Amino acid sequence: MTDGTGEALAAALRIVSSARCVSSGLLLAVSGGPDSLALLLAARTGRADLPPLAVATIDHGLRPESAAEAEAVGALCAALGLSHRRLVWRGPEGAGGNLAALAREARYDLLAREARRCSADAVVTAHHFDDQLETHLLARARGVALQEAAGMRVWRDLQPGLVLLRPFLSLRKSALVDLVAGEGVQAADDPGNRDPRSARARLRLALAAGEHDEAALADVLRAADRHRMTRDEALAERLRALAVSGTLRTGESGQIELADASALSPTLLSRCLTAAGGAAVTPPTRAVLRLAEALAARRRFTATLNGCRVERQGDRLLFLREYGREGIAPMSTEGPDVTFDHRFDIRPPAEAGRAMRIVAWGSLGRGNLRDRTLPVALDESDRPIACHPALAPKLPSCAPLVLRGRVGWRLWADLPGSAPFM
Ligand SMILES: Nc1ncnc2c1ncn2[C@@H]1O[C@H](COP(=O)(O)OP(=O)(O)OP(=O)(O)O)[C@@H](O)[C@H]1O
Repeated sequence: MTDGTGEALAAALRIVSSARCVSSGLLLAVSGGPDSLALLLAARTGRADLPPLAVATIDHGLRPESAAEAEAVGALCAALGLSHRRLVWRGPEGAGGNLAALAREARYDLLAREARRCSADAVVTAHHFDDQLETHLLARARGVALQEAAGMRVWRDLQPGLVLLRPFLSLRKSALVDLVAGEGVQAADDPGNRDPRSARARLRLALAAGEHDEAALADVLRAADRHRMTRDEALAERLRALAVSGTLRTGESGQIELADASALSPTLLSRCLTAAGGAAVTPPTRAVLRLAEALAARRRFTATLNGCRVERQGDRLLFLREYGREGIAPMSTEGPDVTFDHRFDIRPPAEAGRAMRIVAWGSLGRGNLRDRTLPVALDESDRPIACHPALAPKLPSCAPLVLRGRVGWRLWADLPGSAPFM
């Protein structure tokens, strides 16, 4: 590859491999547009040095051409000798909500589910430097301080045991478009990318018209990234000092237990909430400040924020994934599996019938520190009928749930030099 795409992919992989995150396989997210086709072509060229590859296209069914575009990706993959799956989204339940945001969330859920199915430990997207500029400018427009607007990271945790890898963040879109055209491959065109009703598309048009000094923005982004790295390391250091018995996480569930609740700054509180809950973004500052005040004032206190449950028990502070979520119906026309809590794919037991509900063990008011977020299937009378195998000693009359997915979230402070969210 002469334009750096192959090298960018290999360099990003070196970073995550050194953090011991990726080894078993890569799932390439390919929409059929020029950026992700460039990703596909770069991976094809470098495949001898890469973990096993698989490709997925999410067909949101929101444009009449979407099925044909996904089929075209499939045909290209077949010609390249790569396995490909088109995953059809069923669409949102009922009306209402922001359709683009729902589609995006479903896309990542479906990609994560496909990664679990084919034992990949990274989903790879083709986000590039032009996307990064847009993300930075959008953050600034929302009032985020200059040095805080460092944009997307090359990788972050997507699910327990699964990272999202963005190897092309330093490459220009034009290089990706040229690569695909140079190979004679026809890319799909989504007119939505130019729809001036979207703030991102408006920014894209302004950037294309030369309304921003891109070289100056690139300098700002580099400085913001350096600032973020330094701050991450300092925060990780302080967090380690607060850990109960020297270890940050308790049990497999990635829960964080800290020894001195009164010593936690709002920034650290925000990081712990995000790391334990597994959210992609940190919670709003105002909500974190309110929570910090409440935690400082009361020695026994429980609250939830940003998908995380935080409990103060005397001097100790415990963060664990919020467990009030129920299993959701299959999101795709592929297979009957129910996805629970965005991370477990559960095959409903044959005898369960339609009335089965899947809930977290902790939401039944039971469970100890380690297992409160694990799934239990209930019958129509809310009696447990099947459970995560780790709960079998507590629920001996239950069948084991047939499931795929992992329990624990990684904690950025365990991985020197990285902060796998945002
Ligand atoms: N429907 C989809 N199926 C699979 N992957 C997708 C899909 N939509 C987006 N992606 C992945 O997410 C990345 C970023 O998505 P975004 O919507 O910003 O770009 P895009 O305009 O779809 O890019 P592309 O030129 O690859 O189509 C894409 O480069 C691709 O890797």
